[in-house]
Amino acid sequence: MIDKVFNKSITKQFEFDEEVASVFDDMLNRSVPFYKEMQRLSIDFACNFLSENDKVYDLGCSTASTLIELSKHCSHNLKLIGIDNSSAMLSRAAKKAKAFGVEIDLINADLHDVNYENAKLILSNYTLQFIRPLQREKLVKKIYDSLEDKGIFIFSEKVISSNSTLNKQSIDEYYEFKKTQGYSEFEISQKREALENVLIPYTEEENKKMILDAGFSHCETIFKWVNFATFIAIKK
Ligand SMILES: C[S@@+](CC[C@H](N)C(=O)[O-])C[C@H]1O[C@@H](n2cnc3c(N)ncnc32)[C@H](O)[C@@H]1O
Ligand SMILES: O=C(O)C(=O)C[C@]1(C(=O)O)C=C[C@@H](O)C=C1
Repeated sequence: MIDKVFNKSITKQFEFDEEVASVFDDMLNRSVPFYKEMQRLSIDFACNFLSENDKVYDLGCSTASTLIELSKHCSHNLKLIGIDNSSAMLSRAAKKAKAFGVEIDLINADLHDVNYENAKLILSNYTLQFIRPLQREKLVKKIYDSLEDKGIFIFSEKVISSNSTLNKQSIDEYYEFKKTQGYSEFEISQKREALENVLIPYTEEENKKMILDAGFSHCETIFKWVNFATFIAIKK
């Protein structure tokens, strides 16, 4: 289904509710520049580090697209766990996983309330940005503590620039991108308003600092388009 969620005046803040979930795959493909390429790269990097029966968590798995793609591309048998607190997203995730014949343990819970035991890989694309800053640092520490030695954390985030001129230009470039994807100026402005104080982006540097402060030995940007970045963090 085509995303028309913000074609009308907003009445509330952005939520991952039934309406958003019903068009989410289209929303993501048209709202995140190079989403498919970012997903392909995350999976390629992840597969290099994985072995038979490794445990993989996707935090904020939404409709489970990434875990389904990972299982298709990785030659090993993996234990896949998807966590999300939106029932609307998880019911779609369950249907998709069944249709693709992929076994995924889907957990409906807040990310703070789950123990990510013996994880080899934790993925989290475009989800940390929705966690309040103080909670975000705590969650990243928990991710670090849950990973096995040499475990990896791959995550993507919308980012801002600490240079105000470049930041403004990045936002303008992004809105131009959205127009090329068929979103009107009205839809763009309504969604921007709905996301205010809900999606809280960090700079690329702040993201890396948060990762290193949590204990990771290395953090690298593996993909970036203007204000969207994908990182890989390694636990030694
Ligand atoms: C932008 S979407 C993630 C997209 C997904 N990773 C993908 O690439 O297809 C963010 C997801 O995080 C979930 N989420 C946000 N905050 C959460 C929390 N505190 N606990 C659990 N899930 C959360 C939302 O319900 C939503 O499905
Ligand atoms: O549309 C925007 O402004 C976005 O920031 C895109 C974005 C994201 O980065 O998570 C925002 C909300 C939806 O979850 C899908 C994509």
